[in-house]
Amino acid sequence: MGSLDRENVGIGLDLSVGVEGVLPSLARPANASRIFHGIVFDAGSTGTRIHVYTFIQKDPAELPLLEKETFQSVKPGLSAYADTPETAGETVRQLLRVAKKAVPHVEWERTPVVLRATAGLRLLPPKKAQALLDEVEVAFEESPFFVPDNSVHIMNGTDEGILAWVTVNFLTGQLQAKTKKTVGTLDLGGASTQITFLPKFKRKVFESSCLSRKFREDWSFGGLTYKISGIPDGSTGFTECYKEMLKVVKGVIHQPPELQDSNTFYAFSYYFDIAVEAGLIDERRGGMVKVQDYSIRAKEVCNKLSMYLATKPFLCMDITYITCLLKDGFGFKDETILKLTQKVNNVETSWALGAIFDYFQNIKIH
Ligand SMILES: Nc1ncnc2c1ncn2[C@@H]1O[C@H](COP(=O)(O)OP(=O)(O)O)[C@@H](O)[C@H]1O
Ligand SMILES: [Ca+2]
Repeated sequence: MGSLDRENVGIGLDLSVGVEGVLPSLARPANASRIFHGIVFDAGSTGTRIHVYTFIQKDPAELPLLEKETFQSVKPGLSAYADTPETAGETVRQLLRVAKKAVPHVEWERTPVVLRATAGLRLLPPKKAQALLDEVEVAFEESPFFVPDNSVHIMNGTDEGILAWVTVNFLTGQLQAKTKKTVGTLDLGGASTQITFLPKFKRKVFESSCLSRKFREDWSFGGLTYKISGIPDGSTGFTECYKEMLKVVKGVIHQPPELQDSNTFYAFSYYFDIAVEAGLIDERRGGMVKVQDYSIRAKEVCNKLSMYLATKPFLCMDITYITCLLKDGFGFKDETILKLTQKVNNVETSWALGAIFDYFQNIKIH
């Protein structure tokens, strides 16, 4: 949580950048600033997060300023409650307390609350996912906040990518700037690459050359248990692992290709977490890395798998997957620089802010 530097965020909208009417001009007396709020739940595969946004709209012709974000997260994600959906309702009720504190009482009934779920719920059997969403909706209806139509649903990956782009370009001032330069964004979800792999590998046993030959683990997801292991008599190492990742990455479409022309890429979520785990950046400060930094580290880790068996058994797979996705998925060069950050101007880099923009745009309050 923190206040924003208003100079940096949200002055002077240039509507020509393709987000025309992204936020409403709310009815109000002339010359009076208008404060309004929006609540977004990010139901991710590893956790549930609440973002409470406070906006100030000074001029109806311009984008509002983001005054403040209040953020809190809990683990695990809602998909962990596939067989006890009431617990999902409890999680949401607990986080709604944060919203009650952040939003003044008089504003509650006109403050929208929405929840968007991502990979964790997408991968559950539809009935189980729906039962979880129903419990969330009950919790929302009991709350004092405004529950719009279609308030709770599962988003697709393309929406995640686009909304994350809106967020970062708003926070970095690109949407407000007169120049048409925007920054690219890379968001990678998934509790681990296992989630990415799951739909691809129909076998229940999943063996990989990215794991140490001695590695064995049961991994449960959505009520099923998968046996994951190294290949006892197979070859390991970076080259073998990369070949395997290539099969998964082929055909993965994450972002419109024109974004590859951007000069700067902001990368967050799993790109950030894995860079921390691999020792490429500091967790508190984030940092800049080149695509080749991931690949150099991947080689080091994968070619010494036994060293990481006890502490970071999935690091080789995760970092090789990221390397492969950046190089062969997006076609980035070794020298492309990624800015790894969890926050921009003190606001979480997540699709959530983009989602509330999308909501305000769709209701078209004038
Ligand atoms: N708001 C956030 N702040 C910090 N880390 C996040 C945030 N959202 C996601 N992550 C990280 O991003 C990765 C993807 O997780 P998650 O969002 O739960 O999965 P998915 O998007 O696939 O449903 C995880 O490593 C998680 O720690
Ligand atoms: Ca996510």
